[in-house]
Amino acid sequence: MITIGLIREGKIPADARVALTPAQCKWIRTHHPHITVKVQQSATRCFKDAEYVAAGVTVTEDMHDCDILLGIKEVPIDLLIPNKTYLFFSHTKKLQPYNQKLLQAIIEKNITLIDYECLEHEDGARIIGFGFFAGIVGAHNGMMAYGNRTGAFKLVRVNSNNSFQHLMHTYFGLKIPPIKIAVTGSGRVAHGVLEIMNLLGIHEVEPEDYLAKKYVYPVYVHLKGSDLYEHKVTGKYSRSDFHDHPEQYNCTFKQYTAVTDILMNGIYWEQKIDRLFDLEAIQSPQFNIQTIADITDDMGGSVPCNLGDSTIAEPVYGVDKNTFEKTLPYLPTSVDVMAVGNLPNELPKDASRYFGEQLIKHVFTDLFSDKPSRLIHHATIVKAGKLNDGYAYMQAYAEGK
Ligand SMILES: NC(=O)c1ccc[n+]([C@@H]2O[C@H](COP(=O)([O-])OP(=O)(O)OC[C@H]3O[C@@H](n4cnc5c(N)ncnc54)[C@H](O)[C@@H]3O)[C@@H](O)[C@H]2O)c1
Repeated sequence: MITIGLIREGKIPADARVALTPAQCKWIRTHHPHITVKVQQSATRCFKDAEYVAAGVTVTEDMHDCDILLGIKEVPIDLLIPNKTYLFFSHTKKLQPYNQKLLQAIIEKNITLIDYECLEHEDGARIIGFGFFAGIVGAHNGMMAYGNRTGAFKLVRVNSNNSFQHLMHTYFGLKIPPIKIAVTGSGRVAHGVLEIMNLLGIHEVEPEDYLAKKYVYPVYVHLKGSDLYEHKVTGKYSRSDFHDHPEQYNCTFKQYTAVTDILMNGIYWEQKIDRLFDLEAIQSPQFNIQTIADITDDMGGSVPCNLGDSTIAEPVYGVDKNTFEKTLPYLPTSVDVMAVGNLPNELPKDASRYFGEQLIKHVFTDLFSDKPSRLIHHATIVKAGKLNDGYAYMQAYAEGK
């Protein structure tokens, strides 16, 4: 018998998401009778304790007898139970300074850490994540911000709806003016954005037409890697070469800034990748973008005027076109930026359901198998208090250096 514990989220601000919904726990009991699920009491989780009880799940405070503990965000150090196996997003693999002490504590407490972010298919594609609902919420918030700025239409807040289903109903009868929207990226975030574009009845057009033509209805262009980057010498794009040598590529997005009203950004970005535009570009009278939904939320990253996180409560800020400083949103002299790091938390039930489904479908068999698993081994950053193979590059970080 294996016992899974769904821990209470301890990070502040409190996250409402959970790795398995009550219905999924019930499904596990029927289909995997050797697995028991326990849930730690929580006042902030999107599913009430009583819903787990109704699904036949034990709700308790004490998680010490669980074999595997599932969380979402980083677990506060004082709540880590020694000698356990944890799965959560640790945000340590890029040596993030703000989580260095967390990794040290995990090692000290002889814990095994399997990081959801490191669960990858053999080709390196990530298996589970919340990107799709980040794209949904981010695209909605981007449209809402543009509507607020221009007064052309009014969208409600996502979190005033109990579910994605309800949110969709609020789009009925909405009339969007003939604007142009650029959507970047090809992962889960971009797919969520495209879902909103289609639900709003916005037409997709090809890059050449988007750049050259005028439309009497709203349109969007979907820009993937091959549309956005070209090799500095050959002018060509190869996905694998770009992933290996991003510094050898130029970004070609600059030409889109003159015709775009809203940018919905969902690309993967790291320091070596050319930015979508330079910060100074926002000063130019040719820079037409008024609203940027930077769903990737890399501060100073592919969108250089991302000046840091905003919050779910106040998701939009302005960036002054001359001083590049943060301002109130919707000023004539600013570009609006929507940059929130926990977007899926506006639709926590849908996001949790989607996450739990992927977990059960793609990870459970390997996680509970007696045989060694490539998938789990690769995602294990710390094994019983020691850095695992493949994570030796974290040694100095783990030693506090
Ligand atoms: N704001 C939020 O709440 C939130 C939530 C989820 C994700 N995100 C962020 O959004 C971004 C996109 O997330 P996603 O869920 O779409 O990711 P994903 O893993 O689904 O897709 C990533 C895409 O980037 C490409 N890619 C992967 N490695 C690359 C590399 N080394 N070089 C170039 N391209 C590479 C892949 O081909 C893939 O198309 C990430 O930066 C992620 O952290 C933000």
